Parts: sequence; structure tokens; C-alpha cells
Amino acid sequence: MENVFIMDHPLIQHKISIIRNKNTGTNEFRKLIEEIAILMGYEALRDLPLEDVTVETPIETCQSPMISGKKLAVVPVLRAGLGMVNGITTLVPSAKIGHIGLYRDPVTHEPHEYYCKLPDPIEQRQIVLVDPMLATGGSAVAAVDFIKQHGGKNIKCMFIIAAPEGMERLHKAHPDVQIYIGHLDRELNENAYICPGLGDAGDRIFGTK
Ligand SMILES: O=P(O)(O)OC[C@H]1O[C@H](OP(=O)(O)OP(=O)(O)O)[C@H](O)[C@@H]1O
Ligand SMILES: O=c1cc[nH]c(=O)[nH]1
Ligand SMILES: [Mg+2]
Repeated sequence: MENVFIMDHPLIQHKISIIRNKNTGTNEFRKLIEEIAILMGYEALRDLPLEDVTVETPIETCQSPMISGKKLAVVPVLRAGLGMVNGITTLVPSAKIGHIGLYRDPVTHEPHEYYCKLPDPIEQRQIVLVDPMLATGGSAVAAVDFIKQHGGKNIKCMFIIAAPEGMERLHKAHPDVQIYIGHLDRELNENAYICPGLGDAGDRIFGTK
């Protein structure tokens, strides 16, 4: 599937296995989400554009590449996406940060928006949407819709765990968007939770259950 990238790095797979474990506590879970975001971000950002700048080394003056263009914007889907932000800003400290607040209705599983604030202007920025979970895909499709409505064009999405249903829905709705997935799981259950998954990512990051 063009524009869909499923990670196979052993460090990512190892850390995902630890966060799946129901006995992994909030503190360790939060740290691992951040570490996985760093590892996935390293892979997802390998095509960032470069331009040569003049640098004076202690030896001589040279042309050396640096990341070009407007500053990258990382956009977490609240709440759980917040856990991945520091991972991306570790790689790109100058990144701007937008927020999209969405929660999934527990009965209908439809996403509801409660907040949206994006860096302005957004048009020329590389946008990296982050959310640990891609389940039905409803939240991700809505989040990308918002970004595009605000003028965003270059969009990458990163999910630590995805269900096939969500991956296909997001790709179908937004085929231009690059989708990075840490692990593609088996299926959704009757409550639209990912199986085997890791439970509710937001609750596990923030210790709310
Ligand atoms: O693909 P979907 O079926 O839309 O499900 C995925 C969404 O569900 C979770 O958020 P949740 O609604 O639990 O909000 P929270 O982050 O505040 O816990 C998750 O972080 C995604 O945003
Ligand atoms: O399995 C799931 C599905 C949606 N949101 C989560 O946090 N986990
Ligand atoms: Mg949640």
C-alpha cells in the first residue's frame, strides 16, 4: 500500500511488547511511548529536505547540509498523542506544536472534537500528526480533515499500534498522507478496541484508570 510504512526495527518491536503488558506501570509506559516516538520519528523523517549552509569549522569554511524550509509542526491528537510529542521534539527541537482535541464516543465510537489550535501559517510546514492508536480510523480521518481545512498539505501520521480497519480507512480517505505504523495488529473487538493492542492508551499514559 503506497504511503503506508510498517516499522520492523527490533527496538521498536521490543518496546511495543513491553507496553502491551498489562503489568507495565504508568511511569514506564509513558517513557516507552516517548522512546518509541523517537525511533519511529527517526524513520519517518528520513526524507526531510536539506540545504547547504556555510559553516566555519576550526579548520576551514565548508558547505554543510541542514534541514531546510519552515519549521516542522508536530500535532498530537489529545490526549494520548501528547505522550509522543517529546519524542519528536527530541529529534527536532525547533518544531512548533499544534493540538487537536478528539475523544471517541464510548457507544458509537465516533470522534468528537473539543479543541483545535495549529501553528500559523501551516501551509508550507511538514506536519507530523501523532497518536499511539489507530483503531476504527475515525479520529485520525477527522484530525487530518481539520489540518487540511486549516490549509495543511504535507502530512505524515505516526501510530504506534494500528488495526487493519483504521489503516485502510485513513489511507482511503487521505491517500496523499504518509502513514507510519509501529505494529499492525490483528483486528478490532466489538468495542472497537485493538486486539491484542494495549488497552486505552490515554488512560495508561495518564494513569486515569
Ligand atoms: O481510530 P479510533 O477508533 O478513532 O480510535 C483511536 C482514538 O482513540 C484513542 O483516543 P480516546 O478517544 O480514547 O481519547 P483519549 O486519548 O483522551 O483517551 C486514541 O488515542 C485515538 O485518538
Ligand atoms: O485499542 C484502543 C482503541 C482506541 N483507543 C485506544 O486507546 N485503544
Ligand atoms: Mg482513551
